Amino acid sequence: MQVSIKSYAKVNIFLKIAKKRDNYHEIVSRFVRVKNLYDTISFIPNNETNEFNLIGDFGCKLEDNTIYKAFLQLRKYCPKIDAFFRVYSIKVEKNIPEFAGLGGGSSNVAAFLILANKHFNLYYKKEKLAKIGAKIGADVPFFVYEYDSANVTGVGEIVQEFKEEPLNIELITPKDIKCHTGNVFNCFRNEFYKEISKEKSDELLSMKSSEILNKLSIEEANDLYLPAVKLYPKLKEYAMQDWFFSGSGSSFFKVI
Ligand SMILES: C[C@](O)(CO)[C@H](O)COP(=O)(O)OP(=O)(O)OC[C@H]1O[C@@H](n2ccc(N)nc2=O)[C@H](O)[C@@H]1O
Ligand SMILES: Nc1ncnc2c1ncn2[C@@H]1O[C@H](COP(=O)(O)OP(=O)(O)OP(=O)(O)O)[C@@H](O)[C@H]1O
Repeated sequence: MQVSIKSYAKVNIFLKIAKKRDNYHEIVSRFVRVKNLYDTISFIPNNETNEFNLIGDFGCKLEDNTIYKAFLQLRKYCPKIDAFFRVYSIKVEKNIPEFAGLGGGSSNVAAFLILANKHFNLYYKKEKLAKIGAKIGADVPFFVYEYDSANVTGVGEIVQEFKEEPLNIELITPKDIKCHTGNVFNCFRNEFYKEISKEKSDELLSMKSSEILNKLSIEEANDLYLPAVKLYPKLKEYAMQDWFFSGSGSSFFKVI
């Protein structure tokens, strides 16, 4: 029985805004999994608390933890998991930095749902897991599908595999800068708002990631870069030639 799963980070090769949807923004993006950066989530048969027990190095309270939120959602469909997680703990070896644009919280949700789906023989389809998880984090559907590379649109709920050669990603995450996704989107909306055209978006979605990065500058590739720099000017110190920006920051990456 599988009791452990890798929960990978992602980068956004490009990230453009298509339109507003209430308080959210519809994105047009290429997501790529980072093969060499992952958390490990395990179910371990050791829980002295007799309640849900999450062991790991997190910067938030249990109630705010995305794995706990995923447990609460899944329990609605499958009440028996409640008894299981009074006897088992969830242990997370946390390597993906938080507030880094690498999707750590969403990735953990997807990994938990995939592992629970196998462990409890639920046989839920990916579509169902993606729907359950999307309530918790916008990037969960991408991680649920386990594609190495995908085009992601809507508010993250539309995921289409993009077949291309595997990419090796090098990352730099400034330790001293924590980018708040909501604040970066707000700044984009108030001061930098623009929408990508249908033609441009179709063009980018059909191009290989390496071609996109050869063609675009860091500002052109990611609409959230300039608002993030406006809010967190220290980011500029990390911006180097040929490096790109992931999500709402703070991580920079390049393909090696
Ligand atoms: C931009 C990306 O980093 C791309 O990978 C993600 O889609 C962000 O995903 P996330 O961190 O899971 O975002 P959430 O926690 O769902 O949203 C945080 C806040 O960011 C804003 N937000 C987020 C995603 C989105 N497409 N539009 C938004 O405007 C909303 O104000 C929201 O309240
Ligand atoms: N399982 C989790 N792993 C990481 N962060 C979590 C988790 N659960 C809740 N959080 C909280 O969520 C916030 C940021 O999470 P996360 O690291 O996913 O965001 P991010 O780096 O902004 O990613 P992205 O913008 O790509 O979605 C922090 O407040 C963090 O403490």
